[in-house]
Amino acid sequence: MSTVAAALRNAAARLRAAGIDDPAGDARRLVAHALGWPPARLVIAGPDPLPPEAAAPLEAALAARCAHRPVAQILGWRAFWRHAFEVTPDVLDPRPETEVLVAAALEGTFARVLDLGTGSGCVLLSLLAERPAARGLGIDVSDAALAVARRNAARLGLSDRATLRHGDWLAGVSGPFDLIVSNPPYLAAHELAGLAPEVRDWEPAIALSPGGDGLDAYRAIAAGAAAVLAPGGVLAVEIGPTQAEAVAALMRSGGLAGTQLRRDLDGRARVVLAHRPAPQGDGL
Ligand SMILES: C[S@@+](CC[C@H](N)C(=O)[O-])C[C@H]1O[C@@H](n2cnc3c(N)ncnc32)[C@H](O)[C@@H]1O
Repeated sequence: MSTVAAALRNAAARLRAAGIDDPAGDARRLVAHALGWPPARLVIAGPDPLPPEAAAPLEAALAARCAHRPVAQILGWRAFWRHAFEVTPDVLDPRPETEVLVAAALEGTFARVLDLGTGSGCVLLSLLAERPAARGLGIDVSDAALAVARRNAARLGLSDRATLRHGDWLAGVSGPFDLIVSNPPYLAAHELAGLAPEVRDWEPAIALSPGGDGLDAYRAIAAGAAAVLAPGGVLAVEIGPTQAEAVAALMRSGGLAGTQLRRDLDGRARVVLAHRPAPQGDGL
């Protein structure tokens, strides 16, 4: 009979042979998932026999991972900011870089927040959880993604403060909002071919790229943000590392001021912020 340690070794070997990037780490996560255990328990339980009821779920999980399905989709969830979010093939797997957007948004105060392209709802719901008096609207063009976001809102006890609605960026949205956040699709069309199979074959294409030069979502958002922001309200968007200048220029063209940049832990440009200027006084 196989032990837990042997199952881990075999799983890592299979994942390595399939060309998976972190075979040992993924083996730990998938064996723990099949057992319904926290990964830390695997170390102590190494010499124990693998419970027979874990064999079928482990085989299914390994087959999926060998086909490059992302670990979060196999587990069904991803840790982001302070919470676990349901992840399915209908939503972008929340990325650690996007926590820079959450941190930037939390630098200011807000009571009404709008999240454009909410996906799993990870950004909007993390912000609402941090600000118990705030209310939010999450927009997405994907009904399937909105269904996941609604389940995440319900599980986090945030359904009463989070409205999740189908829409195309700012079309039909009326403010005022103190804060707009967005992590829109931003890959240029030519970048898609170079993506890892985990992303290219398993994540929703509509979450990855708006086509063309990758800037179309920023064009739509920057052009309409000032009209739905309260005076002094902030727009904060996640960007690809080479897009800071172009996105800041779009924000200025849209009537926003004071563009600022935030970087991720690797030092790459990751978030651009700007605000709607307060109206000028009448000079009296
Ligand atoms: C990069 S994902 C971000 C998801 C989530 N906010 C996150 O950070 O993990 C972009 C999201 O924008 C949505 N989207 C794409 N085009 C859209 C549009 N025209 N209007 C609204 N949402 C759109 C996609 O469905 C996807 O959920």
